[in-house]
Amino acid sequence: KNDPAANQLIMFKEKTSGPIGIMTTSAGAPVEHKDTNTLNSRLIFNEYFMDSLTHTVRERIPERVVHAVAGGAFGYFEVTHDITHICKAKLFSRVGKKTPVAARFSPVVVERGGSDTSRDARGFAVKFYTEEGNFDIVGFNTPMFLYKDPVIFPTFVHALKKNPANNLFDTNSFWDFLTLQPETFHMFLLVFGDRGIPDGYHHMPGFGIHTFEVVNGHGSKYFVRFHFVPDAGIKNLRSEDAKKISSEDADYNTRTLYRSIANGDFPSWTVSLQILSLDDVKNARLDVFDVTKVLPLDEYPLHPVGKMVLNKNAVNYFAEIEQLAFSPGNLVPGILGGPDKLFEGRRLAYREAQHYRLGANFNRIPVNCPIQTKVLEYNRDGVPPLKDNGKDIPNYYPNSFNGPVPYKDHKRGELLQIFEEDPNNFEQARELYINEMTKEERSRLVENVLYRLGPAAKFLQERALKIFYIIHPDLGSRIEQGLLANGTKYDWNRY
Ligand code: HEM
Repeated sequence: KNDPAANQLIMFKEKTSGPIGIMTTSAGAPVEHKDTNTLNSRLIFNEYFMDSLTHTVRERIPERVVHAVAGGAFGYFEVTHDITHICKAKLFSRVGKKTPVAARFSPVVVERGGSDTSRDARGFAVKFYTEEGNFDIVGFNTPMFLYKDPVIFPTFVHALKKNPANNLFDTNSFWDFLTLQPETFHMFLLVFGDRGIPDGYHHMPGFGIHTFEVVNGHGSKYFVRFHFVPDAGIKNLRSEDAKKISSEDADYNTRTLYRSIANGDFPSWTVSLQILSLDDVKNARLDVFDVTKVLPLDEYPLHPVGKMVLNKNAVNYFAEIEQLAFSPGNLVPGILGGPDKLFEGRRLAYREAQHYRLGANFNRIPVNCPIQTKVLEYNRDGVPPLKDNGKDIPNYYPNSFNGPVPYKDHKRGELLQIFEEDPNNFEQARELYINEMTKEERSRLVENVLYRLGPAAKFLQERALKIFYIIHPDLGSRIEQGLLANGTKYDWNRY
């Protein structure tokens, strides 16, 4: 009875005393009672009918091509440790400083309406509304990504989403993709292990994945990876429990996030950095910019920098969560982004996606506006929303009429240019299997892999087995034994 997620409407009624006003059309005209019934009357003369019907059929916008399902909320980031010697972004300028944030958590593959307890990685996207504009970390709940080359993205989306012939998830395209890009196995071991189904977003960690280049006030470069560790601890669902939950409630993770915030139980994360100097980068024994790899914590320990707290639900989901537009290109002075090719590719992809999904003025949608700074851009017009559309300020640059001018920063720093090797990360996949997973987790990993690999074509099973054997002979042989023992037992099943 006291569940705010289930009782939102009842709570609305309780905080109001009777109807909140006279109903109107979208043009503001009061709706007369007779117009709420169209029988025996002319439809075209009924503005209520015309207005609501023609609007309803336009309510859907394109869903995100990936990460379509999500929960999200608002809150703040507070600096707890000084890092001004590393990074001059004003966001970090003093201990105790608070910056408003928006966060959105999302399985990658399922489509809108799908279950948020599917076995999958999760997006972990945070928008910091800083006084120097918005800074976005568009990360995952895994510390690594699947592949290094952004050219793979379209293939990845097609192979993992539904088969266009029958609109069904397809085991064969899934394993074909993975085995043709074997660098994906490192991340997939994590997703097929216990990390694949978080038990509530407040129990889910987040990682910026890319190694971001940052500069301090003197223009010296440093390199950082962002980590968000949930203060409530990491907790995950077992496959069987997730299956049960999802058959009853496809929105379990979204619901528990909403409910805990509405109940005043605010999820929080400790935000830390792995920090590398330019020398560390030069002397590293691995490519520290390789997104398919983790930076070992014993070599590059975590330095705490702050806390993120989510303490406010959206009042309207579509307006505030669906319309959020995150982008790796949203950077602020002092944070230059990742020098790797994947980061470069992403700077294009998100902007493109949001132009398509939300229109040319997506940054003028309130939830995307940099609320702590004044926007003085030369963009004008286009589809609404326009806000004040730059009022009467000159609309071209340079101009001789006091239009806005760029600032100068001689210490801004330039992104490193790096050479990227072909991916090769079986070593880290092996370390993950042997050193980081418990005996029980290894067994669950094998079981989860078998569920997915069992129904795949024989030649794909063989290709996958070869890779599992390279990662570790124990892993290979357990999966091989499982396949032999179970024959066709495993049906296609997203767990
Ligand atoms: C480190 C690798 C990556 C991470 C951590 C990542 C993470 C995410 C997250 C968290 C979202 C959902 C954002 C939201 O909540 O609105 C997202 C969406 C998206 N991602 Fe990625 N992604 C990665 C790689 C890529 C690559 C390589 C591309 C393409 C070149 C790409 C293209 C997209 C697109 C087009 C969207 C939808 C954006 C929108 O409609 O607003 N991503 N990604």
